[in-house]
Amino acid sequence: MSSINVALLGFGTVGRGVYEIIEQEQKRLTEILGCSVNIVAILVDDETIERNVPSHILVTSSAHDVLTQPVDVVIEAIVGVEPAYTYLSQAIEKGCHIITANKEMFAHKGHELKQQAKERQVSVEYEATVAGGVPVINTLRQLVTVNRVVQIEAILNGTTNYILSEITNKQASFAEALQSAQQLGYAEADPTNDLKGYDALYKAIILAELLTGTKVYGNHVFREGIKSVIKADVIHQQLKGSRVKHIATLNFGQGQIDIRVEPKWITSEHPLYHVEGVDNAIVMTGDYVGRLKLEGPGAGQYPTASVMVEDLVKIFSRERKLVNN
Ligand SMILES: NC(=O)C1=CN([C@@H]2O[C@H](COP(=O)(O)OP(=O)(O)OC[C@H]3O[C@@H](n4cnc5c(N)ncnc54)[C@H](OP(=O)(O)O)[C@@H]3O)[C@@H](O)[C@H]2O)C=CC1
Ligand SMILES: N[C@@H](CC=O)C(=O)O
Repeated sequence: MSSINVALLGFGTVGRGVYEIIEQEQKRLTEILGCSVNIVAILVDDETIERNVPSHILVTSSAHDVLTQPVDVVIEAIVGVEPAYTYLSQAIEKGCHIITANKEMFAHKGHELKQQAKERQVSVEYEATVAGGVPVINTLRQLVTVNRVVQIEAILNGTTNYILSEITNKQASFAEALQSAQQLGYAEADPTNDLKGYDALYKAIILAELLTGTKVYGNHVFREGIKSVIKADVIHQQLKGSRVKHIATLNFGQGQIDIRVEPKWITSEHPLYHVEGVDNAIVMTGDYVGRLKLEGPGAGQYPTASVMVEDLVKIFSRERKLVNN
């Protein structure tokens, strides 16, 4: 392979981040992979917007034009289940590897994409779908080679943790904190999914599917967002040593999973008490290893984009049988 050809679906916060990292790290990527990584096409919704990319890169709103380019891997960072699922399914059919950040799509259709990719013998990587820049997917994949994961407790949404932290620490209003999360690129284009707990639920489903290997349906879980949290309570409880956090809890029993996503009042002994701002954290309990905790930026342009580029390196290192270290 003389180069790795990439099609980028989406050029918003995350897509542009992927583009910039690939451009800035071209020399290192070439050293690691033994060939250059070329972005050949970018799919956008509105092709009248100037994107400031070189003219040899096709920028179009036609998915057909993107997917008929000679592409080795499709990196997807658009919004919602469709048309993203259809595009990725078409890409797999053409023999492309896929990498996605789109948790809503992956929670609904990840199981199908993984099966299709297995049949077509291509890779599906989705580290960015859960907890932004925190490498939870790859950690869990490694962990379950020996351990059985019995419980996960996690903060899985950067926007809501940021809002609750701003209210707790700066006594900001809900509206101010949300606006700031949107300006920082943490919130979804429509923040309803963040605020009502759907975003955290999608991520919990992706983790559950990874750990069980089976399809998990969103109607078999409990979900509550942070809309019911009242600023006066947050400030009052903080004085008494208690903080509210939006927590996903996954319990894995004999052949069944219990998933809850809800605001919880916790005290300083709790491992998620000190997780602040846009950070996410995942506390995993394995039967042999005991309790592990991962923490880091759960949203934002470069943390999210960087794990997508890591996914790319992983796929092509594997393909070229390079040793990971
Ligand atoms: N922001 C973050 O911190 C994180 C986001 N994610 C996920 O990554 C994905 C992208 O998020 P983000 O970059 O923030 O979103 P943005 O809204 O910033 O960007 C979305 C991009 O997708 C394009 N797009 C949307 N719909 C279509 C469509 N139907 N056809 C073609 N292009 C389309 C838009 O085009 P145009 O530019 O023309 O409008 C835009 O370039 C989402 O699924 C999100 O959940 C995951 C982890 C973290
Ligand atoms: N809107 C999401 C973005 C990352 O997944 C969040 O706030 O966590």
